[in-house]
Amino acid sequence: MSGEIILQARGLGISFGAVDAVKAVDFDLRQGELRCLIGPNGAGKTTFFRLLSGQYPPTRGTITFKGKSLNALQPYQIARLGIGVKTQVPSLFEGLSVAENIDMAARRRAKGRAVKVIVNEVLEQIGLADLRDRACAELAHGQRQWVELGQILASKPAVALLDEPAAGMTHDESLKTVRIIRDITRESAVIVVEHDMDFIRLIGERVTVFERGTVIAEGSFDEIAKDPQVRAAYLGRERNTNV
Ligand SMILES: Nc1ncnc2c1ncn2[C@@H]1O[C@H](COP(=O)(O)OP(=O)(O)OP(=O)(O)O)[C@@H](O)[C@H]1O
Repeated sequence: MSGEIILQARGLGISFGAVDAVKAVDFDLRQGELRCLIGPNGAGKTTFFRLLSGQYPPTRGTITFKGKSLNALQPYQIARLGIGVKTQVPSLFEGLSVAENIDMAARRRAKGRAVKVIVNEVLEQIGLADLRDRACAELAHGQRQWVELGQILASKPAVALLDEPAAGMTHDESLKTVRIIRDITRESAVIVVEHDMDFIRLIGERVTVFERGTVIAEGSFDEIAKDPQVRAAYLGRERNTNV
């Protein structure tokens, strides 16, 4: 695989009382990479995501970004270093327009006229140019997700962490979301946490599979879909999931 390692975890884990939610995970993300993290309910995906973004301090192990330790940093410090996060919790300013929300993100890396250029470009990329003056509170669910992805496009973090970016979307909306994520990948290495296998199939990139707080498999979608351990993990815990 090409590209330098930009984000790395070694022996990374966290326990909540007696629950080892993430045990001791080794993980590498390379420059330019788009990686999907999957696993059945309770596998530890969201907890791992929160360790990477600084929302939880690790109980054990290390996380480094461009060789610098993130272990003791707060989420805002990690964001400033260049790790952008889209969580499942909405983070838009509801009373502000679509363009204003993108504008605020663009100002993290540009000033003056350049901000306007970025905002216009991102509105085209997320397909919401016609709704630029609409308050975010008035948008449909999928459109709101795209504005949040637009904020990532506008701020161009070195790494973008996306937690279930297509949750609650129709198939067509998910397709559009995949296109937007591909645009993000032009500038940022990306991690997508997801438990919807159909969405992972649409993305079609390298996949890391979590189960009970550990990584049980890593590879292309086809490789992991054939892996007996992965199939057992899904079939044993989510009978309706088609792997
Ligand atoms: N704050 C917490 N306190 C105690 N236990 C927790 C906490 N957060 C997560 N856990 C436990 O850690 C394990 C992993 O949970 P996590 O939410 O990371 O899984 P997940 O793979 O993201 O699942 P899902 O797909 O359902 O979101 C579960 O057993 C969960 O109950």
